[in-house]
Amino acid sequence: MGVVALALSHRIMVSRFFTKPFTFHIFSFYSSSSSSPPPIRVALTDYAGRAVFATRPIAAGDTIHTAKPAVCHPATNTVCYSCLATLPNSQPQRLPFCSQLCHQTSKAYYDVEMKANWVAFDDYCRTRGLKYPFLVKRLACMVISGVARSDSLDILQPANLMHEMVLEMEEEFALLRNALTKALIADEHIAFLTKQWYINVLARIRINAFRIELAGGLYGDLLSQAVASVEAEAAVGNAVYILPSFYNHECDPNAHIVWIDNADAKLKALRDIDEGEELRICYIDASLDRDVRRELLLRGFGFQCNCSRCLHGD
Ligand SMILES: C[S@@+](CC[C@H](N)C(=O)[O-])C[C@H]1O[C@@H](n2cnc3c(N)ncnc32)[C@H](O)[C@@H]1O
Repeated sequence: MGVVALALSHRIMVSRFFTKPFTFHIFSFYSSSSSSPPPIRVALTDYAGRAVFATRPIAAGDTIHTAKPAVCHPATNTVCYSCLATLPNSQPQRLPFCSQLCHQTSKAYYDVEMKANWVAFDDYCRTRGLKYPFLVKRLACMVISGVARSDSLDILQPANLMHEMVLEMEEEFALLRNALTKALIADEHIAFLTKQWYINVLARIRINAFRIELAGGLYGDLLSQAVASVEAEAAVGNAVYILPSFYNHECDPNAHIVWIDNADAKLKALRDIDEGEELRICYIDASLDRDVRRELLLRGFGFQCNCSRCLHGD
């Protein structure tokens, strides 16, 4: 009961994006060991769509909130299928899980995935260097197994897809649907899996997915955070989150997202933040030159960066 009351008292209204006023519960999009809500609100701006704002002062180094992925997928077989934690070297790799809990949590969609032959789909994506279709495949298996809704990413902003991009997705979609149909998954369970669903999901994943690098180990203060991010291993996978997807980009950000041991994300303050200030993360490598940054943001995320660093020519 306490949790329900708390959730209701932290509703976020986002109205101008939708024909009807739209409400979502911030409580359902973050994970926390404490029951207190994170010190943020999501509001619509007239300069960059929806954005995240601090509801109280936040000190440098503080964790603003944590977030569990809505969907994630490993990029290597050295990490857990479910949470992307590094698998112990000594562990016999019969099942790709780091713990019983991860096995139990993801058993339903793991079983769906294991029923199908993915060779054609996986080969097609790997030879073309495509990583996001693997997130769609995982989401499709989650929906079939009943642990996710087919519209679970609809709240996220989609990329504007060019006609050629949509055409390129047709083959991936056909391979995905084929693998699941041949696995004799009942028609009613894959009725959601239309070409339009595939394109809509991928359009959202394109601008909202995070590439996950685990910092690991001790992670106390800002200095060790900086060292950890420099020493981080290569990406262990990709994931999409709901609340972190509302953070806009800034080339000189006041917040950042880190992963310590697994795909659970931590949003942390990089400097002292005032109440009411917008919280922004950096989507790209902030050390790049202005023109390169702007080109990457335009091509990768479809926007002309309006951040203060870009506007000042830095
Ligand atoms: C991951 S979403 C961030 C949340 C988004 N504003 C929303 O309403 O869902 C990325 C999109 O936000 C907008 N955006 C983020 N940072 C921006 C910036 N610095 N300048 C202009 N637009 C930005 C762009 O439309 C971009 O494609």
